[in-house]
Amino acid sequence: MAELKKIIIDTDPGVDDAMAIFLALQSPEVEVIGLTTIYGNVYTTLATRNALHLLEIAGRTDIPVAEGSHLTITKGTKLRIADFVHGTDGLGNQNFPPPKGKAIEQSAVDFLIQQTSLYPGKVTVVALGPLTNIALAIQADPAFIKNVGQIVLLGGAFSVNGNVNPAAEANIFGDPDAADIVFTSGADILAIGINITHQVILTDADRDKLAESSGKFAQYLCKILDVYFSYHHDAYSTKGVYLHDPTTILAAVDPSLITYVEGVVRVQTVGITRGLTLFYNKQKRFGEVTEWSDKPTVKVAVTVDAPAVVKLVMDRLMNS
Ligand SMILES: O=c1[nH]cnc2c1ncn2[C@@H]1O[C@H](CO)[C@@H](O)[C@H]1O
Repeated sequence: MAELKKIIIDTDPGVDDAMAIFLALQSPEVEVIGLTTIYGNVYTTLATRNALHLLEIAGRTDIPVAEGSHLTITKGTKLRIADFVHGTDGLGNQNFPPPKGKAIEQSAVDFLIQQTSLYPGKVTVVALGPLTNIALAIQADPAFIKNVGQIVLLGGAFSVNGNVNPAAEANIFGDPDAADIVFTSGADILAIGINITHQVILTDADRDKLAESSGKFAQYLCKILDVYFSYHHDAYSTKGVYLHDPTTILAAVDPSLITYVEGVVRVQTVGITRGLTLFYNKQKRFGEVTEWSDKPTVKVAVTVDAPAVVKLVMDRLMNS
C-alpha cells in the first residue's frame, strides 16, 4: 500500500474548520497526525477546546492537539476575532459540553518542528488560520522549512478584494507580519486565496441534502451551520456559504483540483492596506531592486474545479 500523506492541520475552529477537519478524517489519501490551534475565528483557548471536541465527535481522540500562540508574532496588535461569522462559541452557538480530553504538553510550535523533523519532507502542514505558529516554527528552527513537505495555506486575496476590508483577507490580516515571514521563507508553499474559495459554494439545497443524509458528520454539521449561513446571506447576499477551509484541505489531499502559478508574494504590514497580499508574476524585469527581488517563489492557486470540490465535500460528509 502506498504511504499515506501525513498532515497536520493548524486550525481556529470555526464552522468551516469543523467541516475541513471531518473531511480530512474521511479522506483515505491522508493521515491526520495532529491538530495545532490558533486564534482567528475564535481565541486560541477556545480553538483548542473546539479541536478536542471535534475529535471526540469523530471518535478520533488518538490524534493529538497542540495549543498554539495566543498572540500575534509582534505581540503588539489587538486580535481580530471573527465570532460574528461562526458564533461566539465558534461552532454555531450550540453550547456543546466541554471536551473530556486535553491538549498535549508540547506547544504547537514544538510539535510542528518535532513532527516535520521525524518525517523529513513527508508532512504537509495545512494552515487554516493566521500564520503565527508557522512563522514561529520557521524562526525557532532553520531546518523547519527544509523538513516540512509543503505548507498549504488558506490566505490572501489575489487580484480580488479582501473579506475584512477591500485590501485584506481575514487570515493574513490576523497576523500580516507572520504571513510575510512564511511567504518569504523558502518553504514549499501553496496559497489558496479567497479568489479561489469564493468560487466554491455550498448551496442551501446542498445543505438540505446533508440534513437528509444519515452521515454522522453531515448530521453534526447541519446543527452548527445556521450562523455561518445567516452571515453569508447578510454579508454577501449569496444563497449558500463559501467553503474556504474544505477547499484548502482538498487541495492538499488532491492537488489536481487546482492549478497554480509561481511567483513572489509579499504582505503589506502597515497602513490602510495592512494584510494585502501582492503577487509578483515576473513578467516585468525591473531595473531597480524591489522588495520582491531575490525572494523565494511560492505557488498561488489560480483556478479550482469547484463542482468537483463540492461533490467531494458532499460525498465524504454524507458517507460518514
Ligand atoms: O467576512 C469575513 N470576515 C472575517 N473572517 C471571515 C469572513 N468570512 C470568512 N471568514 C473566515 O476567514 C477565513 C477566510 O478568510 C475562513 O476561515 C472564514 O471562516
